[in-house]
Amino acid sequence: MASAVEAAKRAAAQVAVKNHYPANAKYVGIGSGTTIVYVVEAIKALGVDTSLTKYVPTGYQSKQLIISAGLTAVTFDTLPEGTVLDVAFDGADEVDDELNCIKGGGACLFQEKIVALQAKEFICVADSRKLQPRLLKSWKYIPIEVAPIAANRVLTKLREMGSINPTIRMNTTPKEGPLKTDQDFFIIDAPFQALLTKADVAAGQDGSGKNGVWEVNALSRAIKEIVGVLEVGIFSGLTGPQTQALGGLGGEKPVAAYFGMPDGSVSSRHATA
Ligand SMILES: O=C(CO)[C@H](O)[C@H](O)COP(=O)(O)O
Repeated sequence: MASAVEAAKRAAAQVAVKNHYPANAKYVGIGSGTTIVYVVEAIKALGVDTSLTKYVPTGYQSKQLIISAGLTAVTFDTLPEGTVLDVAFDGADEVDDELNCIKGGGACLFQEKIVALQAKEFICVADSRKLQPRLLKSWKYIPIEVAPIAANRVLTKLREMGSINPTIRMNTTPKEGPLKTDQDFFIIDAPFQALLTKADVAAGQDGSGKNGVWEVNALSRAIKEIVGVLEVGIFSGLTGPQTQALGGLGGEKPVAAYFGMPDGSVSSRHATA
């Protein structure tokens, strides 16, 4: 029998897919991790014709998941320039009150971010453990993908910004050494104090990084500016529709997040327009 957490992930995936899987989808982004398995299961269970749909993976695991479900995987680098994904589904490590997310627990954050940014809508699917008022309330660190040659330099910069003991993520298998991403880069896991939301700053709290206390978007920008960083596992800023209203394409922040709860219900958070 599936554990309560697995049942919660499955319930969230079913509601997210029911509410957001588009009719006649041409391109659908498929994220990484354990929860996304239930999204693919829910897509198959819809019973719609998937033969004309191309599924865009966010890494090796995701590609294998798509293929083993009998769906067509098309990698991001083979998409014609300007291709717009109808929707992208993905999990998250933590989601705050404003729908900002931490991602990268599975080391796929770079591809997850470019897929989200290429989609009209990014939909997050998770279980109740990920639902928090602020980022880094429960989850302990921000995953950051870095060029191996610059890893020590990035560690120093992160300490200067107030990260408490950032570390290079190591393999958990018998293979020794740092974990390598699908880009052959390293992941640095950088703990910080719980992050402030835009509402916290509007209410007068200082999220400038002084004393190591940061507002979500400010910290994301500051980490991205460190030379050697490929991408940051903070997904914040604008949603797809907000970006489109400004003439752009997609956004890294989800428009909606679905959480399977311990009592079997599904709770959701939705972005304001
Ligand atoms: O960001 C991710 C991988 O890089 C995953 O979406 C995140 O870690 C959540 O994974 P899971 O669904 O297994 O809890």
